[in-house]
Amino acid sequence: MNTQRIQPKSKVDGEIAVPSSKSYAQRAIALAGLNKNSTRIKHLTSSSDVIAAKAVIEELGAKFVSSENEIILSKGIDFNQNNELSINCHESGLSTRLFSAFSLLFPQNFQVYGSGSIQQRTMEMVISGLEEFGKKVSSKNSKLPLDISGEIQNQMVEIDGSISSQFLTGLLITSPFLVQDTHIKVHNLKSIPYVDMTIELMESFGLKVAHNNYENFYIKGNQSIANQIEYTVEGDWSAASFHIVAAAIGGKMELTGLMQNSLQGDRAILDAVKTAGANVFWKEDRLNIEQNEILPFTFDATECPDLFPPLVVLAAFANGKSTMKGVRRLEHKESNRGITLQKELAKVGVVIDLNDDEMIIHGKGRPEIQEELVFSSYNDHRIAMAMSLFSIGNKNDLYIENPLAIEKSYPDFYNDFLTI
Ligand SMILES: O=C(O)C1=C[C@@H](OP(=O)(O)O)[C@@H](O)[C@H](O)C1
Ligand SMILES: C=C(OP(=O)(O)O)C(=O)O
Repeated sequence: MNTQRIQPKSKVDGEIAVPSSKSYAQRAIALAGLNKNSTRIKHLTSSSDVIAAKAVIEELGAKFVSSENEIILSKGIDFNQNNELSINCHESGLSTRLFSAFSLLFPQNFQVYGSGSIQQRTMEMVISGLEEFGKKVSSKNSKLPLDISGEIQNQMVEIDGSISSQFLTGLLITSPFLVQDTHIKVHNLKSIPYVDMTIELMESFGLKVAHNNYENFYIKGNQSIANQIEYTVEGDWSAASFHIVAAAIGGKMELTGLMQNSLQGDRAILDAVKTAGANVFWKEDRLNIEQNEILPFTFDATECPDLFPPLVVLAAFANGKSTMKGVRRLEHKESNRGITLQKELAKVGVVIDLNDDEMIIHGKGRPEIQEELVFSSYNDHRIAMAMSLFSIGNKNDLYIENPLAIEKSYPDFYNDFLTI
């Protein structure tokens, strides 16, 4: 069995430079692909989702040189090719849903496929959204691969945003490059901070979007990116959340590379750990977290669903019942994270009740790790990273099965975690 051993840590104490945001990086790579001028993106983390986005724009004809943490595009996507197009988005939900919207920019057949867990995740919002534009989409059970064809016939569309915001991100990024203006009506949008991130980045590339209350989005067509762009990707609050929780349950930590006023919704991790008792303070741009009494807490993660895995571990270390809202947002991630967390926490004797959109975690103070305990990652990076935190304050080694899942967002996670 392919496993990673995590040795027990009596406490954590250290400094970590957090990796850069894969969400911003993928958006920037997509926008760079649409820039006729050159674009330089700095401070990239070579996670597999970022590598996937780079490969997609290359498949679409962009030319670039790239090193581990930087990409310089001399030429964007080639719109003058007539051949059928096929893009491999690997395991990235964001790249899959975002680049599916690029099919609107091409009249020819456009295939979208991927690998791993993304093949099991629904593309319903992409299929019905593209059909609203008049495209034809063929698929099996609303899953990848998608075969997209036909011309755009409609510029006023209605889409569903309740399962994911990612296709809306794709439409927002694509629409300025269509010939006509686009009006997108979105029903029940969730993960709104991710849409703010999209709009922020579009604006920094010189593109305009208007919306009223995240319900109607208006995008003028025939826009272009007028300049050479140089963009530095900020630190990833989602990746940082694991270290923030590590400090809250077992010591102290200083994190660098995070923007204090970031639009990333996962910055809300600070509110959650403060409610759970941790001390949080900034020394200039360095975030400090210190353990205190660990209190049960209530937190609504509807708009920041990726915080569930680390926060469930924090709740497990608190003595008493914590309540988290937003469980419905977890069904369509790399694993069905509500169920996954329930199964894995049962291994340390922590009971999780799942009641519709609400999760109750019956914290145990300090859950004990039995000898030779193996956590399944379900090939889900956030589950692998979250389960590693059970090593803190414990006596026995623990093991993570399919540990390399972490490469999806944070390839250096185990190395970094070892140093604290
Ligand atoms: O736009 C993005 O970068 C993301 C949006 C969120 O997905 P949903 O919009 O599907 O909730 C989040 O869970 C994912 O990790 C990254
Ligand atoms: C859900 C995630 O990403 P994506 O949807 O882009 O695959 C994630 O990173 O937790």
